[in-house]
Amino acid sequence: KPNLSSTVAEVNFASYILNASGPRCTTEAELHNLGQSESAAIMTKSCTLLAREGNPEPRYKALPQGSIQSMGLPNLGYKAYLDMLPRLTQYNKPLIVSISGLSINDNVEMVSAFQKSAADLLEVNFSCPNVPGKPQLGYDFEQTDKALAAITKFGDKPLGIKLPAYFDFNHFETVANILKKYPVKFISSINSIGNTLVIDPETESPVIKPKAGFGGLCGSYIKPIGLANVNAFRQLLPKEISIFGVGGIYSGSDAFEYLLAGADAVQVATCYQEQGTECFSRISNELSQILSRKNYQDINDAKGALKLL
Ligand SMILES: O=C1NC(=O)NC(C(=O)O)N1
Repeated sequence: KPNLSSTVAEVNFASYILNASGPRCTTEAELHNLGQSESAAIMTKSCTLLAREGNPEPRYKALPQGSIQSMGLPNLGYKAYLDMLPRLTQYNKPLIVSISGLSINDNVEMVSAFQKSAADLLEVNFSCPNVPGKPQLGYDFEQTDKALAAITKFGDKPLGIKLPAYFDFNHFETVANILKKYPVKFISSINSIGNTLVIDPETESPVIKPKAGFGGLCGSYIKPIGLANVNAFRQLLPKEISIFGVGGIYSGSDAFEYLLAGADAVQVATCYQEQGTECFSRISNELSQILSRKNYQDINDAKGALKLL
C-alpha cells in the first residue's frame, strides 16, 4: 500500500485527507466524531470572540454539483474550543483550530489565547464571505499585510491562513509576496467562492435567505479554481510554506489532482457535509488505489508532478 502520510507545517499527518473547517465541526460531539473517523486531523469550525447564531435560514442549499451557503460563522465562541481541546488529544491526530475574528484585534486576542493550547496548528480565516457588511480580508491586500503583521507576533504556535480564491496572476504574486514577509507555516486554498447567486426559476427567488441570496459556492463547481490556486501558490511560495488544498474533493481522483497540483494534504468540506465521516476512509482508499495503479509508492513521488503539455 502506498504511503499517504504527509508533513504539513512540520506536523505529521497519518493520511492525506482531513476535514475542512465549516461542515460538522462546530460542537464537541462533532469533533469527537471526527477524532473517531479516518480524517487525518480534527479541524474546528472557524471561531469568533463570542458565540454566534449565524445567519437566518435558509442559509445552506445542496446543489447538483455542490452547494451554496451563507452560514455567517455560527460557532460556540473561541473559549469553548480552548476548553474542549484537551479532551480531543486522545485521538492522537493533529488538532487544528480555525480562527475567524471580525477584526484584526479579535484575531490577535484569539491567536494569543491559543498559544499555550493543545492546538497543533492555527488556521486563521482571511476569507469568510458571509458576514453581512464584512469584506473578505484576503481581497484587501493592505489589510491582509496589517493582519499578518499583528497575528504573527506571537511566534511559537504554527499558523497558517485560509485564503479566498484569486483569479489573476497579479493577485497570486501580490499575496505570495505578502505571505513571504511573515512566519506563515501554511496556506489553505481555497475557501468557497464568495458572493455567488443561485436562483430558483420556479419560486423566482434566491435559494438562500442571507444577503439577498449572495453566498459561498462550494463543491465540484469550484475544483478547477482550487486546483489553479494551489498550483499557482505552489510555484510562488517557498517549499517551507505548506499548502492544504480545498475545493470540490469528493473522490480519490479529486485528491490526486490536488496532489499533482502540489498540495501537501487536502481538506474535505461539502462532501463531508453531504456524506458524513465515511468520506474520509473512502477517499483515502480511492487515492491509495490510484497511486498503486500508477506505481507511485508514496504521495511525495506524485506531489507537484503535473506534466505540462
Ligand atoms: O469562511 C467561511 N466560508 C464559508 O463559505 N462559509 C462560512 C460561514 O459562512 O460561516 N465561513
